[in-house]
Amino acid sequence: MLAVHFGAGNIGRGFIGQLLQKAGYEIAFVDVNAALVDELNERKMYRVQLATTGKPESVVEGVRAINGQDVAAVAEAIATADLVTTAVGPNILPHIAGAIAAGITRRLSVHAKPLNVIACENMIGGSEMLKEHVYEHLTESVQAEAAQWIGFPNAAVDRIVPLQQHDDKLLVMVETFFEWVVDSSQMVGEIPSIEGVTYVEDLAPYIERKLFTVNTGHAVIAYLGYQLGMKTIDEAMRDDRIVQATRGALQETGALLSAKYGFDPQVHGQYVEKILGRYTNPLLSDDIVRVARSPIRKLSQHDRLVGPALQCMEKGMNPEHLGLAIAAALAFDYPEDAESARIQASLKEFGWENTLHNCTGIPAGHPLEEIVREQARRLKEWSGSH
Ligand SMILES: NC(=O)c1ccc[n+]([C@@H]2O[C@H](COP(=O)([O-])OP(=O)(O)OC[C@H]3O[C@@H](n4cnc5c(N)ncnc54)[C@H](O)[C@@H]3O)[C@@H](O)[C@H]2O)c1
Ligand SMILES: O=P(O)(O)OC[C@@H](O)[C@@H](O)[C@H](O)[C@H](O)CO
Repeated sequence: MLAVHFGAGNIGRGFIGQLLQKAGYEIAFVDVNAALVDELNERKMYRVQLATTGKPESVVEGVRAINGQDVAAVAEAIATADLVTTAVGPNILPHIAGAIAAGITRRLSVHAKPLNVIACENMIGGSEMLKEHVYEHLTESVQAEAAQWIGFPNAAVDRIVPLQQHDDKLLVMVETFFEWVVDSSQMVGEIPSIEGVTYVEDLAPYIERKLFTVNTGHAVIAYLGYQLGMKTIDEAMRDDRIVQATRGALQETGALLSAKYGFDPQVHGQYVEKILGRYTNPLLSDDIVRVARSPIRKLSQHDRLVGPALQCMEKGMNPEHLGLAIAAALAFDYPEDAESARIQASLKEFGWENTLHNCTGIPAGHPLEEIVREQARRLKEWSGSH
């Protein structure tokens, strides 16, 4: 069995590749990092280390890599693949769509066999969005065939994999926890048996629970921690104010999720406690700037901060902790991050209100704007105390 996986980065090697290899797939990674591609092709294996006592390791063998620029080679691999997965980042999905479309076209010209394409990105509706981009590159007749043979099931993936700094360029250190949930109602053909993958008929509660808990909490810690001059997530979790703010935000999203999906508050509370524990793992040493990366994406209307905040308000709740994190995300001034630089330039040129509206989609005069403004004042006191 062959799996073609786009993105041989942290989650690609440290999670998706590892699970697929255990399930018996040969893995062809597709990446645009030429040095990474060469190293994978030379060694055909890599190590995964667990960030826990003794740092146990496993070896992922039977891997190769294709340079993403070589569209013909990528298309050839997709033509014979049994599964396609991605972990490249939501903003990159449009850039891989052309090669996936070329692969689907080639495949359908040779044989009609079902294929599922699973985007493993931190976003709602990732595979559906990828499908839209792929279809832009398909002719009408191939689109009609693809509708029958190619599935784009949405997915939620959870495993904290920090930036890697090892002498061994392929080694990847990961936390022990992992969760991969796939929407089986959007799949074609036989459902693959992959240990560690949970198939569900409706992904919405799972992806929202993950994005609005793990990623919301992470974002709160990262943006507040950055304001306080901290470097890593576990360091920030040693500050009581940050822990309180994170708990507060997760109470807000927890109330929302329970109201929307009927989660048992006690069970959800245990889920939250487990996640708070994961953030404190000192062996992960997860950089704040990684977790805070791409603040425009994270501030967008359906993402982890503004998404739940707007929904909380529709239900009559007051999302002040989410408001504090939104204010801190706008204040995230890290020039090496292109989106942070764009926000800071916009703040200077267009002012705070216009920047808030443009980045978040919060309409002018919406009551959430007032909450964020109030929290921005509070944030200044926080930063002043640092
Ligand atoms: N790291 C985590 O903890 C984690 C956990 C769950 C989900 N995710 C999600 O997984 C995705 C990837 O995150 P990551 O942390 O692994 O990032 P990463 O930067 O480590 O990996 C992304 C990889 O994609 C490659 N890439 C970029 N453009 C490409 C292209 N056009 N074609 C092929 N490859 C390309 C990069 O070279 C890189 O190797 C994101 O959507 C992220 O939200 C990450
Ligand atoms: O990957 P992002 O940029 O959407 O979010 C940063 C982190 O919150 C994220 O990578 C988490 O580590 C991961 O989602 C845990 O499962």
